[in-house]
Amino acid sequence: MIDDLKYASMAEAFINGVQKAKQENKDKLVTYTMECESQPLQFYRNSEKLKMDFRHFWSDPEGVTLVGVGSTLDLTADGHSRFDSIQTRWLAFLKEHQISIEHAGTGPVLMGGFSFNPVLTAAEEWTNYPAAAMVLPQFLLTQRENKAWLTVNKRVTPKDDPKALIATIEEQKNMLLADRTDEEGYFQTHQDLQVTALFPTEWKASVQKAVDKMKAGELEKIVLSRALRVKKEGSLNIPALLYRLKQQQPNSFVFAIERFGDAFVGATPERLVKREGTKFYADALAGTASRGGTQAEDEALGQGLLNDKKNRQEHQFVVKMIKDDFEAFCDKVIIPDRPVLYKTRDVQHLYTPIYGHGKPDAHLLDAISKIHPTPAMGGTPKEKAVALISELESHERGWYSAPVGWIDSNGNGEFSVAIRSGLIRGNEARLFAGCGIVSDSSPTEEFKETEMKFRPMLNALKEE
Ligand SMILES: C=C(O[C@H]1C=CC=C(C(=O)O)[C@@H]1O)C(=O)O
Ligand SMILES: [Mg+2]
Repeated sequence: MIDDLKYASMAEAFINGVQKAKQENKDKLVTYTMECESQPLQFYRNSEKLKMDFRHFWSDPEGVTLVGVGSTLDLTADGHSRFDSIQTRWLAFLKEHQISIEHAGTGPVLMGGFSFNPVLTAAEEWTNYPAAAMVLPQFLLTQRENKAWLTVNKRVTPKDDPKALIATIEEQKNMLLADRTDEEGYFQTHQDLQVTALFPTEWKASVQKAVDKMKAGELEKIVLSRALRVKKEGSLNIPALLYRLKQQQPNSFVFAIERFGDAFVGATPERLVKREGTKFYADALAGTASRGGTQAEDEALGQGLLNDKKNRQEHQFVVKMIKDDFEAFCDKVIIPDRPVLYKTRDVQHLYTPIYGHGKPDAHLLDAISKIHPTPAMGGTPKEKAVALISELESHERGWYSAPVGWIDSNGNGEFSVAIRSGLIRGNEARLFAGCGIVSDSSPTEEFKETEMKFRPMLNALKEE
């Protein structure tokens, strides 16, 4: 057993870890958490020097930021049991290493996500993103309430020389925590873009097809998404993109999942589910209007949205399904009886917060497997909508509109749905945006709505 709370220093933790590995003649995990000072985005940028295959960034609108660098464990899975498979292996891993932590989101934390569908088509662009991929970073920076911690998670073997190991980790740690605030200009690099819409005419025709099916009573709601191809001279700078997303979208979850050189990045306003002990929280966020140019216009648009029959219906499907799904693992569910507005820089949404008191055995990944995809991403009825999405959309969704987030060794954590997002490979990005179609939808209006939802990524990619 290696318990970070027992060690006065990182060196001591590693010396003991290697000793245990020798005694038991098997690899052991050493996890050591220390308070530190850091700027998360500088940490992310500094990590470039380590040239690791994995980097993860997460920040929520309430001020919790996690940055993961490298991988000590990469749990992947596919198929319908993918959530269960990750959970089972994570619990087994924790049992083997008997970890205890002092602060949520420190120590061993899995970061990553899932694809929209349990099985991906053979779309080349998503090669590095399996149907489930949760990574235990080697270095994790956790920031909350103006405090920051650095966790080192490393496997040690019976053959390791603790002194050499400690020297390398110290060096890497100092490099990651180096203060480079004097180089703020780095994040401001300007990027000129070439933007191409993929299959816009076909998309509107698909919306019409879906509306016809709804009028014929085949289903009640479906979310259809579009893709844009964006190109830039020279490669896209991921830390700079994250910096701008954070500046421009303070009410959103800003995330990046980098795997083997590709980056899946976004700024989503929508939480899927968060767990804090027995408390479970979800968002129903669906129904959209634009922001006004003046305060009066903005308020009028907001009021219009609150009173709009089509948007209220679109929203209600989401509230209803999350409520039903929460009731399966919660013994109490609290939901306000009408939505309020949730505003981001580019749009305003109808928003209903959902709270559930979890049953004693309720797990975060079980909750996700129940509620994903909500009708804000999939539709109603769920299976029918998901099947029709595959039939009507011209692209593979990959991780777009799927759960991304983190889970710690106590089972606490948070996942958002990866909308307002894009997959970046070298100097090209594929951006995604979708909207909820109900029987009253108009293809032209829905198209305009997707244009608004592309803005967060487009602005962050190009603005100075
Ligand atoms: C599917 C997306 O948005 C969802 C979330 C909020 C509002 C939505 C809407 O009004 O249609 C969508 O359901 C997206 O941005 O790609
Ligand atoms: Mg909508």
